Amino acid sequence: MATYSALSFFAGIAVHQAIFIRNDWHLHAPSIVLVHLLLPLCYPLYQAYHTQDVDFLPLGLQTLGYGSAYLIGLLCSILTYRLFFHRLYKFPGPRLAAVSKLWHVWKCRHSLGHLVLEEWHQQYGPFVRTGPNELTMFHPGAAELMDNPKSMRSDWYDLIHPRASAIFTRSKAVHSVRRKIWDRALSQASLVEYYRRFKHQIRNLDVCLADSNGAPIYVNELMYWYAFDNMGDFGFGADFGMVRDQRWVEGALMMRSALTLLGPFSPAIWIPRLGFAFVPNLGKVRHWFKMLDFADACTDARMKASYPSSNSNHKCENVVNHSTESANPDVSSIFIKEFLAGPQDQHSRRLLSGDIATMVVAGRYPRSLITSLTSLHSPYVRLTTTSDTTAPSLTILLYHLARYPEQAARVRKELSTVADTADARVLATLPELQAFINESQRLLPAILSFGSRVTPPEGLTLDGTFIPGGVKIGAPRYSLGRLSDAYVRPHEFIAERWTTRPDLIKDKRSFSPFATGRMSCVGKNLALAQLRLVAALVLTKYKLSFVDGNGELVEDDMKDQLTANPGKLVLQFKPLE
Ligand code: HEM
Repeated sequence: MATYSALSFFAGIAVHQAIFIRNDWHLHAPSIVLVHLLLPLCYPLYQAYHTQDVDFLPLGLQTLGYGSAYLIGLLCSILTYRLFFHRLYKFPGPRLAAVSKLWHVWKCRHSLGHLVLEEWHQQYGPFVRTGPNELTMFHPGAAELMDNPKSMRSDWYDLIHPRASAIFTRSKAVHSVRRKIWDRALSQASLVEYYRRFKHQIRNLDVCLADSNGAPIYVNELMYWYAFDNMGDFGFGADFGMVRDQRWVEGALMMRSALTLLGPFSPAIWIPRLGFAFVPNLGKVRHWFKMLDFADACTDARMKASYPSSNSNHKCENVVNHSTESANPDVSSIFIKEFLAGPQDQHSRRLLSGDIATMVVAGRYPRSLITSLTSLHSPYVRLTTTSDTTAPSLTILLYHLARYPEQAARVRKELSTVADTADARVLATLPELQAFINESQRLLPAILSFGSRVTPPEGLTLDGTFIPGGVKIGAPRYSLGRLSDAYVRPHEFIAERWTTRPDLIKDKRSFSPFATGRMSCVGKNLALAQLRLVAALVLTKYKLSFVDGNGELVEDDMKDQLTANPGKLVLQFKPLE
C-alpha cells in the first residue's frame, strides 16, 4: 500500500514536470478533468475483474488514497515550481495569485476587476505578477508594448475555439485574412455612406429627447438603444427604430446576462470553457449559448435576405423581413459575399459567424432580428465577442458632459461655429470636442482591463525591466489612464490637457482606448463618429442636469465585464433657451 501511494505521489510530480509544465492546456480543460475523474476507476475495475469476492469499501478507500497521493504530488510540484523556480518568481505580487489564477477569479467575484488590479498596482508597483505566468504592467509604455508586432495573443482569444473571428483567433494568418475583410467593410468610401445613415439615427434621438420635455431619462438604456439602431443600420442596412419605439428586447437582456459571466471568470478562461463543456444548461451559461444561437441566426437571416437561394444552415426565413433589405452596402453583406465566393465549408462558416457576431455585439442587436429569434430554436451555437463598447462609452460621455459643465461649454462654443452638427466628417475636425472625448475615455475607458498578449520567446524589455519570453502580459486601461507618470493631476477631468495644456500630459503612450497596430480596433472611426454626434446634438440643443447628486453611481457602481457596465445614470435634457 505504502509503495503504491509513493508511486502515485511521484506520478503526480512526473505528470506536472513532463506534461503540464509545458504548453497551454486551457483548450483541453474538460478532457483533463474527465481523465482525472475516470482514470482512478481503472484500478478498482482491474481488481474486480481479477479477484473473486471483492470487498468494494476497502478497495474504494484504497483507490481514494492513491488518487489523493497523486494529486498531492501534482500540487506540490506545481506549488514549488510556481513559487520558487518560475521565470517570474522575482516579480512582486500577491503570493496566492502566483500560485493560481483562482485567487484572481475570487477577487473579481463582484466584477470589479479594474479596481482589483488598481489596488495591486498601488500595493506592488508598476510590474505585478497577477498569475502564475502572468505579468500586469502599470507603466506608460505598457500599451505600446502590448501592441508590439512581436507580441502574440494570449489564451483568452481561444474563448470561442473552434469558432473564430478577426478578434477571436490566435492565428496570425487567420487574423490577417479576416482583418482585410473588415478593412474593406469599413473603408473610407463605406464610412461616407454609414455617416449619411447616422444623420437619420441622430434625428430619432433628438425627437426622443425633445419628447421627454425635460423629464428624467435613464441614459444607460437610451444609449444602448441608440447604439443598437446604429449597428442595425450600418451592420445590416436596416432601420430597427429602438430609440423611436423606446423598447428593450429579450435577446439584448440575454446578452447582458451572458456577458456578466466574464466579470469574474475572464482572468481564467479555462473556467468558462469548463462551464460550456459540462453545464451548458445552467443559468448564465445557458444565456451564453442563446447568445451564440442568436449570432448564428443573424448571419443566416442576413444571408437569406440578400441571397434567398443560399444554402443556409438555419431556419431563418422570418428573422429578417423584406423591409430590412437594403440596396446600400452594409458590413454583414461584405462578409457574406466573401463567404459565398469561397468554399462555404464549416471552417468558413465559423469565421463568417464569428465576425458578424463581433459586429453585432459591438453595437448590440437589431430588434426585429431578436424578436424573431426568440421563436427560433437553432441547434447551432456560435460565439459573439468584442462587446457593447459604444453604448457604455456614450453613457460615460454624457455623464462627463453633465458633470463638467464649464468644460462642456467650451465644446458648445466650438460647435456654434459649425453649420451642420449632424455631419460626422465636420465634427471629426473639432479639437475641443475631441479633447473632451479623449478625457472621458482616459478616465473611464469602455474596456477597463481586458486585453492580453504573450511575449515572444526572446522576451521584451520595458524601461529596463526584462519580461521573459512566453509570459502573458496585460495593461489595464483604467489604471493606465490614471498613472501619475503619464498625467499631471491624473484623477481630475481636465479636457485642456489635450489642447492648450499639453504640459498636463507627461507620456502620451498611456492613452490607447482603441489599441494600436495590426490588432487595433477596426471600428474606431464608426465609434468616434457616434460619440461626436451625440455630444454635438446634446450640447447644441439641451441643457443637461442630474436628477440626484452628481451621477456618482456611474463610477461607483461600474462593473468590469469584458467591457465597462456603468452604474445608473439619470439625466434631464431641457431645451436650451
Ligand atoms: C467606443 C467604442 C469602441 C472601443 C473603445 C473599442 C475598442 C477596441 C479595442 C481596445 C480593441 C482591441 C482588443 C484587443 O486588444 O484584442 C478592439 C478590437 C476590435 N474592435 Fe473595437 N472598440 C469600439 C467599437 C467597435 C465597433 C463599433 C466595432 C464594429 C464596427 C468594433 C470592432 C472591433 C473589431 C472587429 C476588433 C478586432 C480587430 C482585430 O483584431 O483586427 N469596435 N476594439
